[in-house]
Amino acid sequence: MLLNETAEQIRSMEIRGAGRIARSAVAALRDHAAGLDTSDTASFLRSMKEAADLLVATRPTAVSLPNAVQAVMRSLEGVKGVEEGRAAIKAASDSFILSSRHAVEWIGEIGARHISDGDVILTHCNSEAALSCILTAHREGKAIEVFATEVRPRNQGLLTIQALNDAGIPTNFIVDSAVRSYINDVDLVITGADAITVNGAVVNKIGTAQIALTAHEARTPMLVAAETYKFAPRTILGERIAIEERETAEVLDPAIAAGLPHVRVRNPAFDVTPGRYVDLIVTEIGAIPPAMAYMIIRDHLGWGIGEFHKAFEIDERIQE
Ligand SMILES: O=C(COP(=O)(O)O)[C@H](O)[C@H](O)COP(=O)(O)O
Repeated sequence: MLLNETAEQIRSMEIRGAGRIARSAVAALRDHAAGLDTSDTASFLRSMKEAADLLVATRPTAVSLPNAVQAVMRSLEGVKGVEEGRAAIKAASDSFILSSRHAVEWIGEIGARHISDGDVILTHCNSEAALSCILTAHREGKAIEVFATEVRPRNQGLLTIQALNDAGIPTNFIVDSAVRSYINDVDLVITGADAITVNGAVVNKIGTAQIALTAHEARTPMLVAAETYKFAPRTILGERIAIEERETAEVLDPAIAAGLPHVRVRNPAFDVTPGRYVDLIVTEIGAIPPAMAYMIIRDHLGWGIGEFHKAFEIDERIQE
């Protein structure tokens, strides 16, 4: 698919959800590299860098996006010609896409072990990783029931109930504000994540933090299903995860808003749940407590403190 087209689809949320965004971005990089009409290595590298920047700028919160783009762009390190560059990008993109799909399956296997026969599960937004746990438990023959929230303002809950319905899972569809009313009927909350910081805080769809607090108060365990590439290495350096504020028209009709000059409509798309309200983060390499986030970043993603300097050097070389 064309680079600008993919970027626009991510921006407009036609392509959405942290995992899908990451896979589409690296596929767009691969196709862009394949189609670049140049034999000059410097201009190839420059154009790839511009493409990477364009994709990363589409949505600011899902760390899967810069992590995936960077993983693929790193394959350009030391390449000597355009054909070598195209091949490196293709190999890295294809491998990322494959491992991302496998990760969702593994998360499903591991997450399903935390779901018991007869459990009632609450989920929020539309997360492939969270759904993978729920659908795997169902496939294993566990009799489960789900509460799925509406997810104002973009109603991603409709996608979730479609998937649950297709699988034949008994599902209750509720407005976001009804979570407190039903939490005592729920055995387990499972959500996805757009980013996980070094201190184990989970950034996910707006409303997740309220649900986590409600679950904590009701002593209902909260699981977060997230691939390791949702962990944010640069939070070690104090970099904060930007919370995307989307157009206010998603929340209130502009014609109504125009008649309310003293009202400021706010539309943050994500919020932050402190690690202490999360019981487990289910990744493809195992379920960990949020306090182990740094180990994932250091030991699995390979971002020890010193690694940042190396990464910045690569960024600079590609920019030249
Ligand atoms: O918050 C969202 C989607 O937000 P949006 O609809 O604004 O992109 C999802 O919970 C995470 O991205 C995880 O999804 P997945 O597990 O599919 O990566």
